[in-house]
Amino acid sequence: MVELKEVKRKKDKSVFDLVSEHNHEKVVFCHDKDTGLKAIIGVHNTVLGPALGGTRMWSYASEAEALDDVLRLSRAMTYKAAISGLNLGGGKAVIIGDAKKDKNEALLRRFGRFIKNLNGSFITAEDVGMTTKDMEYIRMETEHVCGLPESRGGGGDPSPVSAYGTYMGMKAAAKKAFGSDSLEGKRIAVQGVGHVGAYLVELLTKENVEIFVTDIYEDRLREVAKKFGAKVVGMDELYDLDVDIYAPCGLGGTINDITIDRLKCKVIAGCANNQLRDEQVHGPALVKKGIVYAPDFLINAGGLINVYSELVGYNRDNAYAQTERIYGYTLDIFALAEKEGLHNQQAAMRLAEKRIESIGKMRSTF
Ligand SMILES: NC(=O)c1ccc[n+]([C@@H]2O[C@H](COP(=O)([O-])OP(=O)(O)OC[C@H]3O[C@@H](n4cnc5c(N)ncnc54)[C@H](O)[C@@H]3O)[C@@H](O)[C@H]2O)c1
Repeated sequence: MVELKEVKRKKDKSVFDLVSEHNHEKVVFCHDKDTGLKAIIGVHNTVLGPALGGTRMWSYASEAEALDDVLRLSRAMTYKAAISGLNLGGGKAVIIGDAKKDKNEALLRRFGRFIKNLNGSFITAEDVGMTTKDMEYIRMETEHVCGLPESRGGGGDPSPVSAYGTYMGMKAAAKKAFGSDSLEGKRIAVQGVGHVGAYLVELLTKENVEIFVTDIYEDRLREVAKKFGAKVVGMDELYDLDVDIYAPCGLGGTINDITIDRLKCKVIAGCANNQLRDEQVHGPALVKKGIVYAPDFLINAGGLINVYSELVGYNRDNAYAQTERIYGYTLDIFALAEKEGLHNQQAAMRLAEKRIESIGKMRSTF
């Protein structure tokens, strides 16, 4: 893989440099020899409430890459919870390993015990490589877990709700870019057809669009493409496609120094976390290219809204109704960005930071 400038820069930093860069509160390294568990829990900010964030299992190329991922993801969760009006802070966990080979009950339960030791300052749920069944194993060791199956009193898989919010954000971005939120006739590239990506493809088929899909996993890719009549494209080929909308639904960092010049779309709206490799560089670069970017942490918040609902009394209809509002919030962010001369991600971050600051101040006084 080509090494990005950003990653190179981070290699020269110590662990504490990295942790202090975005003011993370706590980073926990979890290790267990018997089960082979190697995990990192990142608690970024707990001003608004306990840090809630999914656990991702991934075959990282290095431990440095895993640390970078958990730090970026946990910070994004702080923004996501804040902008969604939830009483939650931001956290995330990564387990280093291949979810298809290395995952088992003992490993997940051992991981659950590490979460238990955090006494509720971190609550987890599913992310890439994890399922509702895995949450059940973690639940055997700690109550600080959401996204349990409906049969266990949970809200089930949050992915359909995440996909719905992403779809709402995409429609808002289409309104801004094309003057209408109808996606009829649009050519849309969906990168990653896992849990959320596949539900998004399903929602898109209702609007008579032309869909292009790609994924690392061939079997999954063929299955989704066949089911929804989408065209399969190569992983790298996707960046050069002549499409109206690009929906990143795999991992983060796909909008970077290398890909940005290749993109021909007018809208980027997807569910992946941390799509901009460096928000300060790639946010303005998208504005310069005339691409409407729907802030990732705003439009992919449906899943968080759904799991949060588990904590306060689960109601799927309410979770969907709250997620639908992402459409209006996204348009508000576009308007704010235009008014203040900011790029869209920056405008969304400002709004989230304002809420954290004002609620933090409010809580500091009696
Ligand atoms: N599950 C949720 O409710 C939720 C909520 C908010 C955000 N997200 C984010 O959305 C993204 C997808 O989540 P998911 O739950 O669907 O995960 P998933 O593991 O079910 O699916 C991700 C898919 O993307 C593919 N992929 C990864 N990188 C790729 C690339 N470069 N090109 C093509 N395919 C690639 C993987 O092979 C996998 O099939 C992640 O970034 C996740 O953090 C998920």
